[in-house]
Amino acid sequence: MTGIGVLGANGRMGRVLIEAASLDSDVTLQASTVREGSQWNGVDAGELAGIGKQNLLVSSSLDSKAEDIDVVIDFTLPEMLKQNLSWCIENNKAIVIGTTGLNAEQKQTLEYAASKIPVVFAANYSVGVNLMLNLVRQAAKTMGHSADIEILEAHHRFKKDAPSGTAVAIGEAIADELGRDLKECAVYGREGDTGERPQQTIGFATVRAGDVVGEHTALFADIGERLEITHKASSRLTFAKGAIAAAKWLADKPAGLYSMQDVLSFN
Ligand SMILES: NC(=O)C1=CN([C@@H]2O[C@H](COP(=O)(O)OP(=O)(O)OC[C@H]3O[C@@H](n4cnc5c(N)ncnc54)[C@H](OP(=O)(O)O)[C@@H]3O)[C@@H](O)[C@H]2O)C=CC1
Ligand SMILES: O=C(O)C1=N[C@H](C(=O)O)C[C@H](O)C1
Repeated sequence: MTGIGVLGANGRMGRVLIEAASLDSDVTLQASTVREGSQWNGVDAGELAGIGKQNLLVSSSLDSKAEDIDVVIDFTLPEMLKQNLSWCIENNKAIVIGTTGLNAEQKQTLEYAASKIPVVFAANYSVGVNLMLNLVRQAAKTMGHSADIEILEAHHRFKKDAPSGTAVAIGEAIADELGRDLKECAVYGREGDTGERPQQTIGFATVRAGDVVGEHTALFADIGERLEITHKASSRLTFAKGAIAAAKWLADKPAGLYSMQDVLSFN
């Protein structure tokens, strides 16, 4: 049995993580947190998640349940990452991270933490997107040297980072396969007299609208044909179930930085 601590219980992902934990008999939700001073402090986690009483009160810290927690799950905000990793290092706990939009310094902090504790980081915990990361590599190998490559993503109006972590991960996989550096070849927006499209670039287009859960397309367009590889998430539960699977997988691993591709044995 894997003891789980969920950070950010009140978030869109926090709530479905509580639900996903309740659906999996191999894990026990031992703690879930909200900000200090939050109106949800002291509320039953199941009631917060809309799944009925779980007999576990939400709190502002994992401290009192540290002994029972094996793996912490963090889908919160980039600025919370350092503090969350420090807690895991101090308490020798593994961590599954889904937070996207990390800057270079936050990525370094993540890598340092992974030298001390087991860490899974993935921009997307769905099986489909992780399969897509392999499919786009195959497409890039076959078509990518002559085709124009564009990555399109759409998400709900509340999303704070752009392009999505998944879109960046797709871009990185394609660039890696083609021997390009994404930092050099990415184009994140076009306006005005842009001139003709430079062939080596990888373009990104972002839509933010309504309640779209998450959609990603990698487009390989040549003269006369176009390949589109698309993933559409219709429920956040798919990400949450993936994160729970990652937590169970991580529980007995040594310190290191792992991906969802490792969890799914795609590597
Ligand atoms: N890897 C993946 O598969 C996926 C990743 N994500 C990523 O997960 C992250 C969260 O997304 P989402 O759930 O939609 O965002 P939300 O804004 O709904 O949730 C973020 C939560 O973090 C909470 N939080 C912030 N600071 C603290 C703190 N000090 N202590 C405890 N909780 C805190 C917020 O609390 P409060 O409500 O009080 O502000 C909020 O509830 C994003 O980066 C998103 O891109 C999302 C889906 C899938
Ligand atoms: O914020 C979201 O909602 C999502 N974020 C992740 C990302 O940035 O790729 C994953 C998923 O698409 C949902």
